[in-house]
Amino acid sequence: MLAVAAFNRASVASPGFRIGSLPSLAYTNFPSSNLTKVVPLRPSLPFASSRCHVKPPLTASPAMRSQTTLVPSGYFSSKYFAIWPGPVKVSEARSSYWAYDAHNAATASGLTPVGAQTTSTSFWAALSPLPGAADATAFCAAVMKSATKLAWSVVPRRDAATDDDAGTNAEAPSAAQARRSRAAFIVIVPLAETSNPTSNASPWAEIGADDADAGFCLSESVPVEQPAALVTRPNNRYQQRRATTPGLSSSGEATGRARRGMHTSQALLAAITGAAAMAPTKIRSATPKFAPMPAMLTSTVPGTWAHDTMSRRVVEDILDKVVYGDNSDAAWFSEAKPSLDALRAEILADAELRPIEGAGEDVADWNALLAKYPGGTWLSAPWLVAEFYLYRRVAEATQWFRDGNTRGEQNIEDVFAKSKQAGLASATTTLEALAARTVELVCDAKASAFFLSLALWGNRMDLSLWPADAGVASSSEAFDQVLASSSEQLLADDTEQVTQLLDTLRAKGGGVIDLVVDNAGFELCTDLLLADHLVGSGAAKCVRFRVKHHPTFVSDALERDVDAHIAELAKGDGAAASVAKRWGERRASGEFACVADTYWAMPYALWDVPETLYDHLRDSSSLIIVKGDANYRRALGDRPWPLDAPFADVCSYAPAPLLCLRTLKAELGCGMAKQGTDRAASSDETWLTDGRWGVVHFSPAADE
Ligand SMILES: O=P(O)(O)OC[C@@]1(O)O[C@H](CO)[C@@H](O)[C@@H]1O
Repeated sequence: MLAVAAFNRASVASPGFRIGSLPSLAYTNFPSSNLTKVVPLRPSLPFASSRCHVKPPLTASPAMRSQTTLVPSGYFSSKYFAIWPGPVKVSEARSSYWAYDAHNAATASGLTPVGAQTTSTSFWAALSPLPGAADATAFCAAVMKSATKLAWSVVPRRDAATDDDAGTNAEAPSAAQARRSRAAFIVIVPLAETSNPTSNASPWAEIGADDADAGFCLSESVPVEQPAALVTRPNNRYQQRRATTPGLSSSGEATGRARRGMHTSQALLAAITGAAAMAPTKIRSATPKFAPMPAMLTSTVPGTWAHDTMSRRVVEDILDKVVYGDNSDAAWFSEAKPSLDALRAEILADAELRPIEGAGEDVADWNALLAKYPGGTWLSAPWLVAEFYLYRRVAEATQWFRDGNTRGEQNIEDVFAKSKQAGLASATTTLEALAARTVELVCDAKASAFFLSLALWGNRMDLSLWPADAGVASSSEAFDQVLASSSEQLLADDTEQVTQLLDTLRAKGGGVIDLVVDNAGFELCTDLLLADHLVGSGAAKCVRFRVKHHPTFVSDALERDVDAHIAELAKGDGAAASVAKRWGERRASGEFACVADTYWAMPYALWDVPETLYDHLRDSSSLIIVKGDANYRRALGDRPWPLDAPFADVCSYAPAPLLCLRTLKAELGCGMAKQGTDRAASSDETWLTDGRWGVVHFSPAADE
């Protein structure tokens, strides 16, 4: 029997259901986003096997197929369906016995349970850890209501072993059958188009007959220590690969805290909360004004920068030279090496991009993204996807997200740490000279163009192009030359629009500026100088550094890098130290904040933004400054627009005024006059990728 005593009972209002008291699980505060699968690991089923029963929303008949239930993937492509309820008194369920329909309580009708309608839009069901039918039903309804904001009815799942396969209207299960199919957990599975339809030759997502997860439910006799498993599973069994999750070994055995006998309620709460956190985020998409929209770049064309990057550079310059080269003598490396070797082999074989496995709050989002490119390989998948994916796989292989690490707050090693430290060390001379020269300008509103230029050209010192030992940023003369030549190397310059906006913000007492940072090292210091100026000159009350949540693109900055750079530079007594000490004060006061949304380390176009992040930026940001080439590629959706397509027409979608500071390091762009691009091309055959040319691009907010 479930350890019901472990549930602290709390009352829950749930329309239309006789209310007992319910466990005080956190199900009432589920995010509106979909949940992911929560399944028991070792279901001690009272019957040989079970099947999931899903009623396709457009099927009038409750007819179900018990062997393998096929549903039109089009109905569910981005939806979740959950499977069957907990124990429910048959007499209470007046709707179709096989329908797990989302119901809109606003339009109740006589034929369905109170608070339920059959206008299903998505299929979810909560499986109750409570043995009492009425309580279980109310629990299920409350969980699903909190997750979907819809009132739900749940109905018993037939024991498939006795289910006829005639596809006819199955009669309602007997009370005994309903009683037998006790359930205890939620199973919600994303579905999508399958590239490999079943023998029925229909492009439906198959819910596998032998799918070890779908359709299972727990018997009542669930041992207390049996934790739920959080398993994110690819959309259908053809890509199926069990992913492991915190507290569970790769074979799915409970490990660590889970094994040490967490109460079921805690396990369930942890599992459900984790599931909610792991559910794919709801993305708000816009479409650039400029048309037509080109297809995304891939890495399939030999001789292109993308092809060279994904077929050679990522192995030679990133994995071999930095990931292996900098870390092979680390104590932890031997454990990670097999996974890194497998990753390296996949790249060289141009294998399909497999789903992300293991821990991480971004796993569901990643696998939802990858599912959009079924069969995509390292070269054939969109370049932006494959390149960001590389670094997410390195994070997986090195278990970046172990021990509860989410963004570097735990003492988990950064495989690029040595590279970043060397980058900063090689830049100290330049930084000392810069700090000495800028100390008088920090509070000068007329100096904004200088600090923007500094941040722009700081991007040239990109460790993936110029390793720290290249000495490029180490001599201040080199950077002087960069700044001096900046006007000729600028192929688009919207600085005037930006300084006007900054003056407007000053007149209003300062706004909140988001700085989507790029590389640690020299570039991050120029970003800190820019942020120092924005606050010091009154344009911003706060600068929010949008940092990465895991090591990526070799030198992209994490929150820990921001703080480590400030601490390192604040040592000593030179000009750089005094500037860095002020940065430290700004961090402490909140004038400098760091935020690590998973979004920035994922290959979304900038017009595909999580609803919550979009609303947050729209409602609170005065200016979004986007640094670097990879983020610029994101702003363009990594598509080769016409080089002279107006930037404000391509980037017409932003939630707030958008400023991109980019040195060109990839073969795409826009908003550049032909005269300038012709000049660049005639004088520099690698002008699109060598970082020597730049743009300052500005577009107003979408609703302006
Ligand atoms: O975003 P950053 O750091 O400015 O540059 C990132 C990036 O330019 O590095 C690679 C070149 O090495 C490109 O594939 C990618 O766009």
